[in-house]
Amino acid sequence: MGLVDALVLASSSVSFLGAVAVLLVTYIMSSTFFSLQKDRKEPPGPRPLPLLGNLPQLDLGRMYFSLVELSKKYGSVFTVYLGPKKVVVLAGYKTVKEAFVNHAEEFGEREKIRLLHEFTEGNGVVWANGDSWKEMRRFVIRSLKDFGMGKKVCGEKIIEESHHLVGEIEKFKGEAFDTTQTLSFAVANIICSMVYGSRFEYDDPRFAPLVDRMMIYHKLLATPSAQVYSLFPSIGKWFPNTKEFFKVFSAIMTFNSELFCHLKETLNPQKCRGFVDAFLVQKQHLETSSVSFLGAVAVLLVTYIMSSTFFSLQKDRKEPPGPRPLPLLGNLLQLDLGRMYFSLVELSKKYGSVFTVYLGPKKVVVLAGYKTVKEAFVNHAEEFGEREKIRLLHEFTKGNGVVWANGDSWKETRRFVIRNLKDFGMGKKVCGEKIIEESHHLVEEIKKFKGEVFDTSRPLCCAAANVICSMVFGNRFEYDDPTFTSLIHHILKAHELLGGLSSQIFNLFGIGKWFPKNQEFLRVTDSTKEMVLQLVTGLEESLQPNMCRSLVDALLVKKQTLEDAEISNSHFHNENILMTVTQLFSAGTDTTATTLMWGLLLMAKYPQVQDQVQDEVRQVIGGRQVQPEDRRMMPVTDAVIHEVQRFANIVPMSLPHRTNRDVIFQGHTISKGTTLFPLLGSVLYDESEWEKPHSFYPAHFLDKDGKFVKRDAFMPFFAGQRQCLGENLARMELFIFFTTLLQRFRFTPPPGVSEEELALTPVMGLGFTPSQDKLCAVSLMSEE
Ligand code: HEM
Repeated sequence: MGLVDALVLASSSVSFLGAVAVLLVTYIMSSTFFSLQKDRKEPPGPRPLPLLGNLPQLDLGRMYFSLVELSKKYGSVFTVYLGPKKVVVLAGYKTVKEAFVNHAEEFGEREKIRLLHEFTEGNGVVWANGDSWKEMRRFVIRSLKDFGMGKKVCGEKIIEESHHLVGEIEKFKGEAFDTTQTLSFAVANIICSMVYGSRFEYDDPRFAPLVDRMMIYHKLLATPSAQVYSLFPSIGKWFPNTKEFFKVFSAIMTFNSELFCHLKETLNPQKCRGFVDAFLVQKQHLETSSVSFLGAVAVLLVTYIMSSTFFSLQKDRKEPPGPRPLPLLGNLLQLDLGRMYFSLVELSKKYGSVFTVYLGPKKVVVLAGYKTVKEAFVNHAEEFGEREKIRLLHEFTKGNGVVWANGDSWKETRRFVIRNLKDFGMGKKVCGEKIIEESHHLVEEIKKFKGEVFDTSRPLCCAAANVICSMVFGNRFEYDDPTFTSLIHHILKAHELLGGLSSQIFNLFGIGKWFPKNQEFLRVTDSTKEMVLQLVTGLEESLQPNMCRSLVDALLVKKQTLEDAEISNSHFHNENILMTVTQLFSAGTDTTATTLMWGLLLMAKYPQVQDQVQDEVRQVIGGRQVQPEDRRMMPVTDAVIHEVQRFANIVPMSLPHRTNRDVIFQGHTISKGTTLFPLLGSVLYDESEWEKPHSFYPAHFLDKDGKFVKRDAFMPFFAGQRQCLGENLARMELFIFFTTLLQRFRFTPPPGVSEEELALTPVMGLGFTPSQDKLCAVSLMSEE
């Protein structure tokens, strides 16, 4: 039995209460509890027990009635202690009016309910305070009025809904029926018409679960579990009701965010359909005026940097050369933050392959070109192998997982993931079978477009994500599964926000965590983690330690084994497992899908190369299923895939590293803790390594006899101790997906666009994605 199960079972037992009592003693000893006698003038109330306050005198499940009883004895203003929490209760018309009307200001703040705060983080109206609450409340009231609240148009909506309600009740033909659900449908629909601008049919498959969840949510919030969580979150979080609450709340949020996204995509600022539209328009309006806000930020930066470590920059005379930094902003004015990679490539032409730049107060050593990058990250793997801490990401990862972790936790988790992904088939036949199965779904999905123009990114992301899901969770998802699409949407959004200006300001200067985009990043990553938690919890419930279905099972069994052996300080705790799984999903989806997007785009752009691949596919494979081992007989296809990866250069700056000690490198001193940017793109485009670095030239990987040749400077998966751990999986995916797609379809530009007009300019975010993501796929197979 797991620790979680044990805790849940014990929650009703005497021994558990004993344990709680001990915990309470410790907690309360250090809490403000003993100050309770300090204020002699506080309202009267029952005498609290030294440990539990008045909890034993109250019936948590019938709190209202317990308090009414107490008010009979202690009057209309009295004090009770819920454990260590002091609460003043106000009863009766006169008292309630005097307090909340006459003292509106002092009594008007909202109490923070911990369980809810985990989700709301002070946003919204009901649980917010301060300026945020004030502005939102004012805006909501005004907008709802604009959409008819209290007016004729609103009355019309209610009348319309009353007809639907009558129709619904008539269906029961006088038989017994659940009044709560039917009435809730009608009431919820009024809110939906005001908020979203449309109502739902009562049998809409999205609507009934939403209304049900809202009811469950309110019910759960009133349970003793929720109250225990507010008082003692580390105990309360294990209760089934609390877990259910988290599940229900995040399902409601997911539903809302999907609807929100849809409304955002179809927004017409001139014609607001409901409150959400009005909100989006207001948000857009505020964002456009953010330029002046950035001006204010610049002033703040100046103040900050004046007092920062910046002036130590001339200390080390032997540090790598670089452009002279300005006293306040470092080299920021010489760099184009939106095109950082290209700015740094330009600087490397002047300052060589190892140089220093200052991003505001942050010193960064840039490493460029194949020889330098290899020497640093392969020959000095240990000293250059640590991962740089990115402030915004750290808020989310807290050093857990693989990608952004360091030290023993990273080492053990990375080793475990690699070994187990191999056990579950990474780079082997069984993995090939999973990818082949997924390639069939991908083909079916693309066939649906019947040769018309389509956005390549969606189906490719789904296919790549599903391969990771089969390895990590042990199952794939349908491409229209709401959890799956929402997970992918969240990952892509998080990557987009992380590459943005707000994130860079926070990462470099440590200010602006509250910028709307950074807050959005934290919300998106939190709900991603919540979705992954639900998937992991599902697997934990059906876990059979002798029959591991996936990497998650293996991680859970490992955690259990270490717990059973009472090994403390294990790195295999819940947070680390969640983060590892989330990162594998995130690192494996976008990268593979983006590479395939580039592959298809390049085929449409260079039809003669597509001809060569398709000739080879016909000769070697014909109409049968593509197999991983076909690659050996297909040098042209192999060379084309390699050249796609080189030319596409999807992670041009790899991920940032930092030195873990002082290093003398190529005659320069690089001190411990210095941030390192490996310019991976400058390796893939190194003019001394490639014959035609700036062209798409598959012959880079073919010898004069047309055989495939490996090239040293081909390192899109990086090198050294941080080399991509999904490389084998990704390489197999790229081969099977790419070859299958070219066997089944001819890829062409959208109608009206010529091959020459197909743009190869990348969109720059965290990596390079094609700006042209619309293509046509014309089926080649006769039966289609
Ligand atoms: C075409 C596909 C892919 C490309 C081009 C790619 C590229 C990279 C690169 C450049 C790095 C950074 C190395 C560094 O500077 O530290 C990396 C790290 C990583 N990749 Fe991939 N990757 C791909 C697919 C995948 C897949 C499918 C997975 C999942 C199984 C994955 C998981 C990871 C992880 C966990 C790391 C962090 C390793 C560490 O810090 O120890 N990648 N990848």
